[in-house]
Amino acid sequence: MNVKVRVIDILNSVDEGKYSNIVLNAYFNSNSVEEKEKGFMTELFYGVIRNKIFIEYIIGKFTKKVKKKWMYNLLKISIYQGFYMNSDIKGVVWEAAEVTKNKYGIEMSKFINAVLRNIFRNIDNIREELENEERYDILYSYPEWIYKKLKKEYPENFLEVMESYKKVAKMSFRVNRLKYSEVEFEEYLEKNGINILKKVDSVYYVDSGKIINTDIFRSGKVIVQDGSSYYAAKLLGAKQGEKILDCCSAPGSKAMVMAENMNNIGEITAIDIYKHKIKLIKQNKKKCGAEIVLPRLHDATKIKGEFDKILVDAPCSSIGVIRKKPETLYNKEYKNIKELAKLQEEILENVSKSLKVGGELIYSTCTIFNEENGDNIKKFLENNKEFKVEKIELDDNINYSYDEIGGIKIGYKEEFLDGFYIIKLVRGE
Ligand SMILES: C[S@@+](CC[C@H](N)C(=O)[O-])C[C@H]1O[C@@H](n2cnc3c(N)ncnc32)[C@H](O)[C@@H]1O
Repeated sequence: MNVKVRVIDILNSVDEGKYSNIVLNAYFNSNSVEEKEKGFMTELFYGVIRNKIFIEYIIGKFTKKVKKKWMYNLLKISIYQGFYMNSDIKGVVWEAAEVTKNKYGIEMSKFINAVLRNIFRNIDNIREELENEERYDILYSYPEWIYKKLKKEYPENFLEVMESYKKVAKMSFRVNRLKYSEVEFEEYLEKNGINILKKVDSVYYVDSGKIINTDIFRSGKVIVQDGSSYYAAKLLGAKQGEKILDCCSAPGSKAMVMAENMNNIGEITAIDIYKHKIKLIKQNKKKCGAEIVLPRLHDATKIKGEFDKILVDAPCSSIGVIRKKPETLYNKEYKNIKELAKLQEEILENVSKSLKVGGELIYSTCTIFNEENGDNIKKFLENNKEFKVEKIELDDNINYSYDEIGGIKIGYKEEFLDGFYIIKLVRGE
């Protein structure tokens, strides 16, 4: 089957609300696609999603008539190929017309041909016009409200922030030390000609995703995990024999790191509010061999108990991970941020009461908005004077900074790790 036609099918699933990474992996797992075609499909697929607002704006300038989703997505893919990948324009238009002819006949094929030729004749001028009007929201494909928010929070460098999070995500794997070692993994990489692009602790950024189809992946020796997510869990400093609460746990990536840190001795209560997500923690636990993880259905705004340490990896707007899940940018409104900030505050207020005196708590999110990060913590510290911030540090090869209260911000300058916020609080008397 033609590669473009394959991409159209999977783009439709993302339009219907499915996650891009899940859709793409499922497609590759259930269809036979050659390795080099996989690379091309991945680029087209993510490229179209990443540049959705600009591409749709361009199409809207030249036709209002595309009712068929299939044709609309074909136009998008063709624009991405011709404009962003610098493919031969004539070839792109010809191929689009051919696949349309096969599916809908000659009239539709002529229509696609005419629209695309018109677009490619004018696209550079439209881009220039948008630049003159400073419509960076359209140029970089960000919803207008997010663009305005970034401009306010990063007045000096909002364009760099926007550009950085539209870059292609780097693939990373964590060595699960409960089953495997870094030495063994490095030997494996060398043997298979896979290069390490960056390494932070036991997380490796590599130049091939092939690992996903191997036994070391299937058997839980290595796990897909980002360095930021790894550090949020590691910095809690969970130790052998301790009683830990992971209060927003699913799918359990951080609970698995803590089980490793504790050598599988102790207890990690891993709660989530959604039943179907508890299943994901259970699957992860089995795969990783993390026996001390106890998946439980609970609401973090209500749970009671007594714990040595608590991880609050709060539900958030996830703006820091849009390199990996670019579609998450488009389905949010400002009111969602306000609702999330309120939920984060409620969760933190409630679970902090279950922390032992002298106990430590990590609050983390994968977003870069102050409202969900430092602003929340400031409010919490004002209301809970017994809590203090404790300084934490990351490896030297990670680009990060501190906010004014001592929280770690892994921001847009870090090109490998996801955007993240991590702060440690200690409970005094
Ligand atoms: C950022 S994700 C957690 C990711 C997870 N810690 C990991 O590393 O794999 C936030 C999680 O919080 C859960 N959540 C949202 N509201 C909650 C609540 N009131 N109580 C418990 N969990 C909640 C969501 O279902 C989601 O799985």
